[in-house]
Amino acid sequence: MLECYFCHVRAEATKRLTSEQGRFFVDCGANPLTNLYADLQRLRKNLPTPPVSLGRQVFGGLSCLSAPPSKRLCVGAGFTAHRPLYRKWRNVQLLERTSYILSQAMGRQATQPTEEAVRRALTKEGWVNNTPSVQDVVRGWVAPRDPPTCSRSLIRSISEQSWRGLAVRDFGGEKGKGVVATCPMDKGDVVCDYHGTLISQAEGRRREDSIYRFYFQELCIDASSRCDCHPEVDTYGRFLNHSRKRPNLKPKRFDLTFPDGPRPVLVFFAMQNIKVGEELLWDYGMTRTSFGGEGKDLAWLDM
Ligand SMILES: C[S@@+](CC[C@H](N)C(=O)[O-])C[C@H]1O[C@@H](n2cnc3c(N)ncnc32)[C@H](O)[C@@H]1O
Repeated sequence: MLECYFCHVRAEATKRLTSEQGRFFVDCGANPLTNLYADLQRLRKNLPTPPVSLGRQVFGGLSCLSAPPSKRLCVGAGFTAHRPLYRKWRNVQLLERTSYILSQAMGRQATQPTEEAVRRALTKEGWVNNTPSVQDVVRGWVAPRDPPTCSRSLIRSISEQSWRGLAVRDFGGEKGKGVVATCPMDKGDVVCDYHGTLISQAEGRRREDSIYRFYFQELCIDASSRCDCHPEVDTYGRFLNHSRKRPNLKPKRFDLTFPDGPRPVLVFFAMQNIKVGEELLWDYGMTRTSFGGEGKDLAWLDM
C-alpha cells in the first residue's frame, strides 16, 4: 500500500511543487498530513484490490481490513490453485491482526497486555472470522528491546503526535503555559517526545535565540515554531516547564527507525508515578549560576 501511495498519490500530488518544503506524507492536494494513520486507513478502504505479488510479499500491503485475493489476482501472480493461496492469505491476515491487537492493547511501556485489554481491543474491531484468540495475542507479546528502535507504537505516537493523557494549561505570569497529566502515569511510562526540527548544535546556535530549543550531544531539536510535519498541532514537548528540585520526567535519546529512515529522538519518561492534574516537569540542567550567572535573576531555575 505504501508503494501505491508513493507511486500514485504522492507522485501525482507533488508534481506541481517546485520544492517539497520538507513535506513527506501528503494528501492529494500536496498538503502535509497530520494524521498519517487515518489517511492510510482511508487509502486502504478505497483500494479496489489489495496489491498481490509472490512470496511473503504476496500480500504486500495486506492489512487487518483488506479483502482476500481474488482468483484472478492469484492466477495473475502465478498461482495455479486459488485455495492454497487463500489459506496462506488467511494465515498472514491472522498474524497481522494479532500484531495490530497487541499494539492496541499494550501499555505505554509496551508491557505485556492483560487478557482484559486484549478482549477490549478485539471487541472494538468487531471481526467476525479469522480472529486471533485472546490467549494467542497475549502469547504473541515479545519484550521490547532496549533501546526500542523498532517499537511500532512509539514510532506511531511520535509520527502522529497522538500522545494520550496530556493537556496544555496556561499558568499565567512568567511561567506561561505548561503540560499537565490528564490520566495517571506509572514510573517508566513514555510520556511524549520533544518534537521539532532536527538540526546540528552549531546551526541551533547560529539561529536567533529561542526558549524552544533542546540541545543534546552534537544535535539540537528546534521547536521555535510548529514543525513541518504537524503544522496544525501544538506539540507537548515544547511546553514542558523546568524543575530542578522536583522533576517528574527525564529525557532520553533513542535512535528510532522510521519509515523514511533512522533518526534520533528525545523521549520523556515518567521518573515516578504521576497523578491526574500534576504538572509535568523536567530538569533543564541549568541553575542561576550556569553560563557565568546568565540567569541569576531567574529564581525558578533553582526551584
Ligand atoms: C520550553 S519553554 C516552556 C513553555 C513555556 N512556559 C511557554 O509558555 O511556552 C521554557 C520557558 O518557560 C518558562 N519556564 C519554564 N519553567 C518554568 C518555571 N518552573 N517557572 C517559571 N517559568 C518557567 C521560562 O520562561 C522558560 O524560558
